[in-house]
Amino acid sequence: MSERIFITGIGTGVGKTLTAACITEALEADYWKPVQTGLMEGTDTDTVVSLLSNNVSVCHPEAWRLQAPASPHLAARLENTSIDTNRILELSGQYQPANRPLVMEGAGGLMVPVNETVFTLDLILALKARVVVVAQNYLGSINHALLTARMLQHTGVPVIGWVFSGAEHSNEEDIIRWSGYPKIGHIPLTEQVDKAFVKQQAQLLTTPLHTLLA
Ligand SMILES: Nc1ncnc2c1ncn2[C@@H]1O[C@H](COP(=O)(O)OP(=O)(O)OP(=O)(O)O)[C@@H](O)[C@H]1O
Ligand SMILES: C[C@H](N)[C@H](N)CCCCCC(=O)O
Ligand SMILES: [Mg+2]
Repeated sequence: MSERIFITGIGTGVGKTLTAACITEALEADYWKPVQTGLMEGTDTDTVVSLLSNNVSVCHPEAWRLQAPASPHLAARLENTSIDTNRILELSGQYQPANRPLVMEGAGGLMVPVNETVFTLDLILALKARVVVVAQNYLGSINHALLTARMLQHTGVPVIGWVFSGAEHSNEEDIIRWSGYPKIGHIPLTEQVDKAFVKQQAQLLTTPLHTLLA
């Protein structure tokens, strides 16, 4: 089976979607956000579609699109439904390209509940995916990043490395050192989140990604 890459983060709003777009572009991968919550401000899938330039990547439809900008388990409850992770596993097989990666993006961070019994971490294990962790640089990110790293290490999830986002910060070196995970890259703050920016960042990520995915 070709590569499965799951983009998680140290929280929500840390830059997973922008990172997913850059990695999808770099690898000419397919993109899939299995569960989208919060539809008012547009979806992550729409964002990624708008940021890609290559004509190979396919952005697959979400398995669940839920109205409330909330944790998936709560957004589903509010719509009297529940997220079936077996359906997500089944669809992942259908969406997996034969010889290109599938880039998947979670909602929020590692311990976000997908339903009443399954957390995002459990889903990653079931998907047999390797993980890219997006860590935005802010005061407090060391704790959030190392909590995430410790859970990944404790559960044996294979980690490709960190993508840092936001302003440059000395936290990056400390997080790399204490987690033992390599740095894939840093996506700098930009005034213009557009195709040109994603193409530029994708070029910078290509070599480290190919090295770490080898
Ligand atoms: N490097 C950056 N420069 C400028 N804006 C950024 C950057 N990275 C992310 N953003 C903006 O910050 C906001 C949150 O980022 P993003 O949507 O990627 O977060 P997320 O981790 O995917 O959140 P979610 O958990 O909802 O999927 C978005 O409006 C995005 O455009
Ligand atoms: C609505 C937003 N776009 C996110 N996808 C949802 C993040 C859920 C976070 C849950 C939590 O950690 O409290
Ligand atoms: Mg996102």
